[in-house]
Amino acid sequence: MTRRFGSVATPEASSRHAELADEIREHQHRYYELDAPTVSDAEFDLLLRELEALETEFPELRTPESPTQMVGGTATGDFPKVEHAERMMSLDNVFNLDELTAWAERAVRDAGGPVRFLCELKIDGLAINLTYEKGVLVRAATRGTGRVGDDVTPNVRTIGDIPERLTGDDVPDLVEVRGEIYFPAEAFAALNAMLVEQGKPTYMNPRNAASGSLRQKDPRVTGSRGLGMVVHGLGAREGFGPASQSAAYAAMKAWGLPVSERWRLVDDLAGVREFIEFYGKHRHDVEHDIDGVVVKVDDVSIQGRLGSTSRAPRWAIAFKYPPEEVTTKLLDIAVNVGRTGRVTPYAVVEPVVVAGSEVEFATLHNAQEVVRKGVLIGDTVVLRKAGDVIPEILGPVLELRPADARAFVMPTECPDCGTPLAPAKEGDIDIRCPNSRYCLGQRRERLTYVGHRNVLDIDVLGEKSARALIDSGVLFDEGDLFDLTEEDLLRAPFFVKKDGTLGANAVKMLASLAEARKRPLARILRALSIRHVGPDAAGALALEFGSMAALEEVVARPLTPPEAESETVTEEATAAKRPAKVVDPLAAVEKVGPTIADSLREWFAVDWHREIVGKWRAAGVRMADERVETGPRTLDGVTVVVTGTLAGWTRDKAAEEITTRGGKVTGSVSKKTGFVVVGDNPGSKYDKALALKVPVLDEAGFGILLTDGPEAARAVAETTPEG
Ligand SMILES: NC(=O)c1ccc[n+]([C@@H]2O[C@H](COP(=O)([O-])OP(=O)(O)OC[C@H]3O[C@@H](n4cnc5c(N)ncnc54)[C@H](O)[C@@H]3O)[C@@H](O)[C@H]2O)c1
Ligand SMILES: [Zn+2]
Repeated sequence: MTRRFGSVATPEASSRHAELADEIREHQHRYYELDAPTVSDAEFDLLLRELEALETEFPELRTPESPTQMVGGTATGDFPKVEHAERMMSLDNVFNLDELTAWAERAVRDAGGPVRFLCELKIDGLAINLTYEKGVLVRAATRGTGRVGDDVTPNVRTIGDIPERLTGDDVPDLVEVRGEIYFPAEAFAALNAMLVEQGKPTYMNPRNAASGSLRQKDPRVTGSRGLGMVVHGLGAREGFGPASQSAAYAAMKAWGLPVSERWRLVDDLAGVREFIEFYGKHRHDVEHDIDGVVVKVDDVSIQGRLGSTSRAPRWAIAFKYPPEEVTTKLLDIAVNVGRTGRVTPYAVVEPVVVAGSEVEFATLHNAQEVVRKGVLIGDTVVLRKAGDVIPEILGPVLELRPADARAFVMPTECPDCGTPLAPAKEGDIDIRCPNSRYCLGQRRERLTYVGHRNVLDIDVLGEKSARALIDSGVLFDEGDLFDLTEEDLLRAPFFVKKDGTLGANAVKMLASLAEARKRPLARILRALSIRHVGPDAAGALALEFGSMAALEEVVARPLTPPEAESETVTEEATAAKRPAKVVDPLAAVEKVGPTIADSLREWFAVDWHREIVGKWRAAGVRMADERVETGPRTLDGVTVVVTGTLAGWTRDKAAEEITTRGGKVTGSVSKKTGFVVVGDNPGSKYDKALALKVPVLDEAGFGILLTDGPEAARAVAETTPEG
C-alpha cells in the first residue's frame, strides 16, 4: 500500500477543494453576517471536515486563506470596526469519545506531565469581547475575523448581565473578557411569534436570535430582547495574571461578571466523560442552548506550552453533541384525528437522523401554525428534536424553496369517516370531527389512550393492539373493554398464535385489565377522554368528589339560581344579590374552572358517554377512592414539587400519595413551595429550591413526609447548599 499523505494534489482534488471552500465561505457569510443560514450546523461541519480531510491528504492545498485556517466571520460594515487587543479564536471540534481521547492524550504528552481539565458548557450563542479599563466597560465587540470585529458597545450596555463597572479592590488596569451572548431558550418561541405578528422574518434558532438581537441599529431593541451572557475566557490583560482558568473564573466572578456555575475541574478523561454524559442528559435543563461541552487545560502555563494554531487553541477542545436541528425535505402535510376529535396536521418528511434517532414525522399543531410557520409542501425545512419531545418543524429555508412548492390546505372532511369538520365552538382554533361516536379514528385513539402508561396503564394496549381490537370488530369502542374474554380475543388475529391458540400478549393484557379495574378515580376520569380533563383537573375532581357517583350527581344538578326569597325585595336588590347565588360547585373546584365544568356537563349529557361509565361500573371498575385512613389530610395546604427519578414511586403515584392527603403537587418551585422531593438526576428545580431555601427531601424524607407529616419531614430536610 502506498502512503498517500503529502502527495501532490490531483486536478480533481484541487477543483473539489476550491468548490468546497467557496461553498463554505458562502455559508459563513449567511451565518455570521446575515443570521440566515441555509444548512444546519451539522451539515456545515461535514463540509468543513471534508475540506480538512482533503488538506490532510494534499497539504499544499492548506493555504492561509483556507476556511480551515481562519476564524469564520467578518466585521459586517453595519457597525464601526474595532481591532481586538488580543486575537479571538475559534475552537477545534471533536464528535465522539475516540477523537476526544486522542486530543487529551496529545495534550498530556505535549504538556509533559499530568493535566487537570476544566469542563464547561459550549454555549450556543455568539462570541463577545468586553474591554474593561480600570474596571470600566469601554468597549464591546463581536469576534468578526478574530482580529477585527463590530463595535457594538451601545447595544451591549443594554444587557443586564454585563456590568458597567467591575467591583472589588483588585480590578486590573486592563482586561479583555471573552464570553458568549445568548438568547434564553425559553423565550425563543415568544420572540418569533412577536416577529410574525409584526410581519418580520423570524429567526431559525436561539443562536441566530442572539446574533440578530445584538446587531440591531437601535440599542433599545437589543435591550428589549432579554439577552444573557456567560463568561468563558480572557484576552489581553494588564495587572492580572491568573495561574489557571479556574482561578480566572473565580476572579471574574468576584468582579461581578456573569461566570457560569456549571463547570467542573476533573483529574482525568473519565471525569470529562462523566461531565459530557451528565449534560447530554440535562441539555434542556440549562437556560441557554448548548451544542456541546468545552474541555480546557486548566493550568495557564501548560496552556502556553501547548499554544495554538492559526484559528484555535490547542489547549481546548469542543466536544459536540449530536445535532438536534437538521434540515430535511417536507414531503407532505397530512392530518390526524385525535381522541377528542381534534384534527391536527403533521409533517411527513424525508427520513433524517436527529438527536440520535430517525425521524419521519413531525408535529405542526394546527392549521394556523402551518400558516404561521410559513412552510409549503416541497420546502426544505428545519426540523428540531429536543430530548424526548416530539419532533417539530421550526420553519422553511426560503432560499431553497422550489418553484412547485404548494400550500397546505386543511381538509374539510374527516379523513377517517368523511364527516364535515368544524370548530366545536365559534372562535375555536381547532377544528374537529364531530362524529365522535362512530368515527373510526377517534375510537382507535380513545382506546389507545385508555391503555396509556399515565392513564389506566394496561399492558399490551397501545396503538397497534387498539387498532387490531377496533378494526376486527372485537370491540366497538372502549365501553366493552373490561368485558373482554379470551374467546373475544381469539377473533382478533393480533392476539392469536399461528397454531390458533391465544398469544401471550392476550394473556398479559387480560391480567393487566383485571388490575386496571382498581385504578384511582383520577385515572378513570382521564380514561374517559373528556375534553380538557387532564391530570390536574382529574386529580382535583377525584379529591373533591371521591367517587364517580358523587361527581355525576353534581354534574346533573341544575345550575339555576334559587327563587327570590320574597316578593317585596326590590328589583335592584335582587340583581345585586343574584350573581353571588349562582355558585357553580364544579367550576369552584380549584384547577377545574368554568371551561372544564362546561366540558364535563356536555360530556355527561350524552347518552352513550354515560353508557360507557355504566358498562365499566358493571364490569367491576372501582370508580371511587378510598380515603386514607391513617392521617386524614395531613398535607392540607402543603405544596410539593417532585423532580428527578424516585426508585419507589412513579411520578403519578407520588402525586397521588400527596393529593390524597390534601397536599398539592405543582411543577415549579417558588417561595410558597412547602417541599421539593428530589430523586436521581434532578433538574434545575433542585438548584432553585436550594436558592429559595425551600426544604429539600430525598426519597427517605419523602416517606417521612407521607407517614409522619410536614413537621417531621422538615427536621430531615436539606435547606441550604453547603449545610
Ligand atoms: N449553518 C451554517 O451555515 C454555518 C456556517 C458557519 C458556521 N456554522 C456553525 O458555527 C460554528 C462554527 O463557528 P465557530 O468558529 O464560532 O466555532 P464553534 O462555535 O464551533 O466554537 C468556537 C466558539 O465557541 C464559543 N464558545 C461557546 N462556549 C464556549 C466556552 N465554554 N469556551 C470557549 N468558547 C466557547 C466561542 O465563542 C468560540 O468562538 C459551528 O457550530 C458551525 O456549524 C454554521
Ligand atoms: Zn371522523
